[in-house]
Amino acid sequence: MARKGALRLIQGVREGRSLGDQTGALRSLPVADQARAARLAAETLRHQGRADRVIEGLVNRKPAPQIADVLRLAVVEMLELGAPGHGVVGAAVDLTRTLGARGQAAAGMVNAVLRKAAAFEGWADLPPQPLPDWLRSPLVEAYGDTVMRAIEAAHQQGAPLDLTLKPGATPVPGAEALPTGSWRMTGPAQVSTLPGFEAGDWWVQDAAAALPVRLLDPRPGERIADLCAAPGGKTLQLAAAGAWVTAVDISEGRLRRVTENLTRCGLTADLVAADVLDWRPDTAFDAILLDAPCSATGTIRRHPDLPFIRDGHGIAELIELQAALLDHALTLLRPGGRLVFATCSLIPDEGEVQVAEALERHPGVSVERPDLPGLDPAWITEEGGLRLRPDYWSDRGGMDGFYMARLRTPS
Ligand SMILES: C[S@@+](CC[C@H](N)C(=O)[O-])C[C@H]1O[C@@H](n2cnc3c(N)ncnc32)[C@H](O)[C@@H]1O
Repeated sequence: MARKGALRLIQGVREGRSLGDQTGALRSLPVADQARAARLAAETLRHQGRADRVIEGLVNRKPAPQIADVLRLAVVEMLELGAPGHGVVGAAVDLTRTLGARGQAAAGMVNAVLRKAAAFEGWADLPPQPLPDWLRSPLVEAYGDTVMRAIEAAHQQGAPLDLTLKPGATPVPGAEALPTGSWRMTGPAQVSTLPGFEAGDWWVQDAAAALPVRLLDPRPGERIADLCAAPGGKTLQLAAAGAWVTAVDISEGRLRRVTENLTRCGLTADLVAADVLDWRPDTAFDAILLDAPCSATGTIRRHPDLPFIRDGHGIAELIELQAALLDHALTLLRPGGRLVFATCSLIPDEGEVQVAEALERHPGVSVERPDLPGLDPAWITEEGGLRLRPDYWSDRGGMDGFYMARLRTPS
């Protein structure tokens, strides 16, 4: 059942829907099978390039798209997830037979190919899934070939579970302290059953995603606006630091998640559903966090479906929106106020370039270089921002790709 569910999810991705948007597609399955299907689908997409290499060497001609996905699922289950070959091959043949006349005709081929694939040697040595050209080209231009391959290798590793603790909260057993202040689970973990979840002692947040608020350095009693706030990981950090937080997001649905997160953690913030570009509050803020909408290309370790459902369209519009949001946000600050601009993108046009151009548009605004525990000086960029990449901390399990910079307005 889980395999059929995984195939349905992959089918949805082929049609342009993200895995996250398809949670309803599995509602008829038992909860354990839903989780298994989601994991199988994600792992199949993550390792698709390697699975195709194995399959290509074993077929005479290219299988039909749906049959190819059944083969990929089974290859990844056997060679990556270590499932025993006999069970996987039988289940894949049964699944193929459910796929109409084409499936009936392909069942023999699926059986023969997967029996050979089960004995494949050298899986670990196959190159990781390459990013699609629309993303690979700008990243090779920005970072070079060697870094590009390291980023692809990091995407293949997936992402560990990172937690941000409320100040004074007891660390979760099985979590190790990271140099920048986050905590990382060292083994498999189910979030809702970990100690401290019900009490709201911590929340899930990648170590890189926790840094924009640390860079903003919120103080108790400051008035801080969290612009583009949902689902609210950074709102929680700001509120936990004792700031008076106003969290703004255009999506009422996503703001409900901010409310749920605040409630679980016993924290408060004013929530505003509005387009930031039209939002003009009465009083100026001491500090602003602008976590702008972006290509999210820094999060592929967690969202291996992203390269399959995007084609690069819309990035130019996002870059324009980021610049407009940044210009507007600067008008909401008191003189001498500070603003952190952040995006979870690997594309410099959504990071370094965005800040360099903002400095040209706003004479008098300056960048304050990051000075936080645990940072490698090599991560600090020419204009004084912080560039984080998935291949950093490779011996610890990596981090999301992010860019952030702290700007200061003239007093
Ligand atoms: C990168 S996510 C923010 C993540 C969030 N800061 C966190 O840490 O959980 C970007 C958010 O921007 C919101 N957004 C996009 N355009 C917006 C606009 N013009 N005004 C306000 N919010 C916007 C989206 O709804 C989305 O929730």
